Amino acid sequence: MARIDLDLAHAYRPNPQRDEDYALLPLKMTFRDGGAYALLGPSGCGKTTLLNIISGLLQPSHGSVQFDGRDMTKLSPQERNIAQVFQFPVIYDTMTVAENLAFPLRNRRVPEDKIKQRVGKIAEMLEMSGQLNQRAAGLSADAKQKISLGRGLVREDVSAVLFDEPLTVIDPHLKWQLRRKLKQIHHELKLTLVYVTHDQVEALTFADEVVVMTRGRAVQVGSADELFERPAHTFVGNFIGSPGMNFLKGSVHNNKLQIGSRLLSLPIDKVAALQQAPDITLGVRPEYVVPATPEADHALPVHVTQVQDIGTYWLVTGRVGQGEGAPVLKARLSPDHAAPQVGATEWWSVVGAHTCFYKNEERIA
Ligand SMILES: Nc1ncnc2c1ncn2[C@@H]1O[C@H](COP(=O)(O)OP(=O)(O)OP(=O)(O)O)[C@@H](O)[C@H]1O
Repeated sequence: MARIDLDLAHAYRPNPQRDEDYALLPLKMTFRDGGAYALLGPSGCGKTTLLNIISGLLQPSHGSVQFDGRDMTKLSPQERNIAQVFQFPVIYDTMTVAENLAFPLRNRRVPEDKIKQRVGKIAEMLEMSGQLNQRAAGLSADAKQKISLGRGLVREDVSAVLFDEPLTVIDPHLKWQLRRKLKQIHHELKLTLVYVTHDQVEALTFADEVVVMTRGRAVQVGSADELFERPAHTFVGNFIGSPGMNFLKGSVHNNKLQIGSRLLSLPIDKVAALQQAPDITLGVRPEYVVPATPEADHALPVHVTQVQDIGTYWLVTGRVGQGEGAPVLKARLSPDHAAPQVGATEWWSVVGAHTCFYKNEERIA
């Protein structure tokens, strides 16, 4: 296994000038030896480009890729010793499950007794021990993709295993099981794993650290907790969570934040940082919006427009102020409270220990 250091940018077109010309804007990043990482972001943000640069399928137009301090930028995937699992099964239909799993090892001339042992272990982890002697041709799409996963994980000597949306073809009920399985396998095998997905649940379940990407930029690298609690960029606040973070524009005057006509008290420890940037955006997750009274100096009046019963909580949507253009605020309220009524005006606290503040989309406090 290897530590991977990236210091690069990539443009598919020659002579890139503007940010839009880059599929990947300049980034510096380290993947720890034995760490499990996810590259998460919407379609077109640059995940596959970054994965292909790590594997060696693509050379970056600028900068370098290093494995354990060795420059790999110009080396092929074979020379980098990378295993890769793609969206769709890459297996031999005429071979049995065991022969498919053994293939990457036989290619490397691993002794037969070692192959037997390793194939047995991987099959057991993927709960395929009973199917080892079956021909792959007769298996379901799910089982075939499990074999692909197994082939990616079977070699002990790879620098890293890269997964490109590997659960796309998997049945939804099996997906959940396999995500957890991959996490267990990572703990047991201690491989360096990089996993591309646009699904936040998949990324957050699988990875120790998630790289959140948008428009060619890696905007935050962090644990599930860090991405939820302290989104470094408004994109992360919005993309992570269900629903995402609420954002309200405001301006700072002395120790107060003005939103609409209301002046809210700011947390003492954040006042200094916020006074440097008078026009800011407040970010608060629906989980941390709590009912308050009109007297509370951190509460806003909210005109309730929708109340949804989600079972374990009420998801309440409202507008801060009147009219179509008024900012929307969502709250996840405990069912212990009476359900708010559509049309009512409620007071909600939006400033607390979990509130974040942004300037030009970047968190400043
Ligand atoms: N071979 C290519 N030539 C030119 N542009 C490309 C090429 N491959 C990707 N791009 C562009 O680079 C940008 C990033 O694409 P990439 O496939 O890396 O994104 P992604 O996040 O993996 O998206 P998806 O989830 O849809 O695969 C996109 O604007 C895409 O159109």
